[in-house]
Parts: sequence; structure tokens; C-alpha cells
Amino acid sequence: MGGTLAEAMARAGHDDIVVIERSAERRAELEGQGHASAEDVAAVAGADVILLVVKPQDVATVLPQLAASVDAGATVVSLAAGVRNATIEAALPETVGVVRAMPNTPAVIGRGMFGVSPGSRVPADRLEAVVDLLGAGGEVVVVDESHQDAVTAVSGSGPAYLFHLAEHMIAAGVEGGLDPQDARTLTVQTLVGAAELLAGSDESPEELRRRVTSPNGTTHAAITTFDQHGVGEGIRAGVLAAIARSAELG
Ligand SMILES: NC(=O)C1=CN([C@@H]2O[C@H](COP(=O)(O)OP(=O)(O)OC[C@H]3O[C@@H](n4cnc5c(N)ncnc54)[C@H](O)[C@@H]3O)[C@@H](O)[C@H]2O)C=CC1
Ligand SMILES: O=C(O)[C@@H]1CCC=N1
Repeated sequence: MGGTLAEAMARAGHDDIVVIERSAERRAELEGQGHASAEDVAAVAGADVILLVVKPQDVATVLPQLAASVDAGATVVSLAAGVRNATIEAALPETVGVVRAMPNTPAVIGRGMFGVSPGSRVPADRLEAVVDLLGAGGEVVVVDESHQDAVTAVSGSGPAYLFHLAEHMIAAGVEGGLDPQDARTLTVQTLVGAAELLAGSDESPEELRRRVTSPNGTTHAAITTFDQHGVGEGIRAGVLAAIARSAELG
């Protein structure tokens, strides 16, 4: 995720990124992509904004190293799922601002979605700078930190829900006689087109669905069967389970 964001920010014209990475192999890869790199967290000295993109379980190890070298006026943006702003603030000097952000994987292509929550000591101009920076990877919404579990479940995990839908549409297409490549093309372009139609429309998803559904036609047959199998309820229950799991992990 860190490498992905560095790529997106570099594409957006940020030319002063240093990636800190302890693995020599990963460093070589990142340098191959044109990024400056460093091994030691001490390299954060002098940085205005620091993105903390390690696994949640590695945060506790990195924070003391960060505290020792971070500039007094810096802003630390944590992308670690479930880790609270207060936890990070407590480990860093009081002048350092902290922001929590949840990304998703379409950030790889600059079409990501970030839910961003400022901690208790980030001035508005520094939050704005963080929103701008993450904007290189996609859209950004600012939400109260109490909503981060819901953000994680909706947009953080959300791409996986669509991929799951795609798996089953492709499989059904193949079962219906299509060759796998055609089934993939038909499915993918349908998801892209429908998502863009929804994104560009003022109509609700329900209304857009209604317009596809002819009386007693094929869509009606599909949606009725989805309902019989509890698909909609299953999706809601799944997203709620992700919210609960995010809260548990935090
Ligand atoms: N919403 C989403 O779809 C996703 C969110 N994430 C978030 O991003 C964060 C990072 O996840 P990944 O990129 O999958 O992890 P990762 O383990 O692939 O990458 C973290 C990198 O940090 C390096 N690292 C760890 N501790 C270090 C230290 N002390 N000094 C220097 N380098 C260090 C590791 O060598 C590793 O290359 C997670 O906290 C996760 O919550 C990650 C993937 C997907
Ligand atoms: O599955 C997870 O726990 C992480 C958080 C959101 C996406 N991936």
C-alpha cells in the first residue's frame, strides 16, 4: 500500500518523496521505480508529512523510532487499520499532528477512496495538506474518527465485495456457455459502465436498477432469485460483520 501511494503521489507531481523500508529487496524495487529510499526510520527527520503504512501489529515498534526523529511541526498520517489517533498521539511529541486514513486498493490506479479523520491536534491547514496529498490516489472524505470502522467496512474492504460479485457473474456466464475470456470482458465492462453511470447520476441505485428491470423480464427473474437467496440481506450482514471486526481489531 505504501509503494502504491508513493507511485500515485509521484505521478501527481510530488518529487520529494522518500520511502522508508527495512527490507533490502523492497528498497531495491522502490528504487527501480525511481523513488528515493532509506532503511532507517530516522530518515523522517526534516519531513513535513509522514505516511505510516505498516501493518497494525508493527505500529508499536515503529512509533518509538518515529518519536525519536520526527520534526516538531510534522504531521503523521497513519493508514494502519484500526489503530486510533489517540494511540499514535500518545507516542509522539505533543507538537506533532496525527491523522488517521483508511485507503482502498483502487488507489493503485488513482481511483482510490480514502476516509480521513483528524486527531485532536491537527490545524485545518495541515489537514488540508494531507487531503491534497492523498487526493493523488483518489477521492478523500473527512469523517469523524468514530466512523472509521464503517469506512473500513464500506470502502476499505469494499473492492473485495465487487471482485466477489465479478467471480460469480463470470462463473455463471461460463456455466451459461460463454468462454471464460468473453465472460470476463462482459462482466468487467458491465461493472465499470454501471459504476460510472451511478457515479455520474443524481438517481438512486434503486431507481437505476428499476430502469434496467422490464416487467416480468430477465432482470426481474434474477433479482427475485437474489431475494429468495437473501443476497441483499447477506451483503448487509457481511458489511456489518466487517464493521464489528474493525471495531474488534481496534
Ligand atoms: N484498505 C485496504 O485495502 C488496505 C489497507 N492497508 C493498510 O495499509 C497498511 C499496510 O499494509 P500492507 O501494505 O499490506 O503491509 P506490508 O507489510 O505489505 O507493507 C509494510 C511495509 O513496511 C515495512 N516495515 C514495517 N516495519 C518497518 C520498520 N520498522 N521500518 C521500516 N520498514 C518497515 C515492511 O518491510 C513492509 O514492506 C496496513 O496497516 C493496512 O491496514 C493495506 C492493504 C489494503
Ligand atoms: O481486510 C482488512 O482487514 C483490511 C482493511 C480494509 C481492507 N483490508
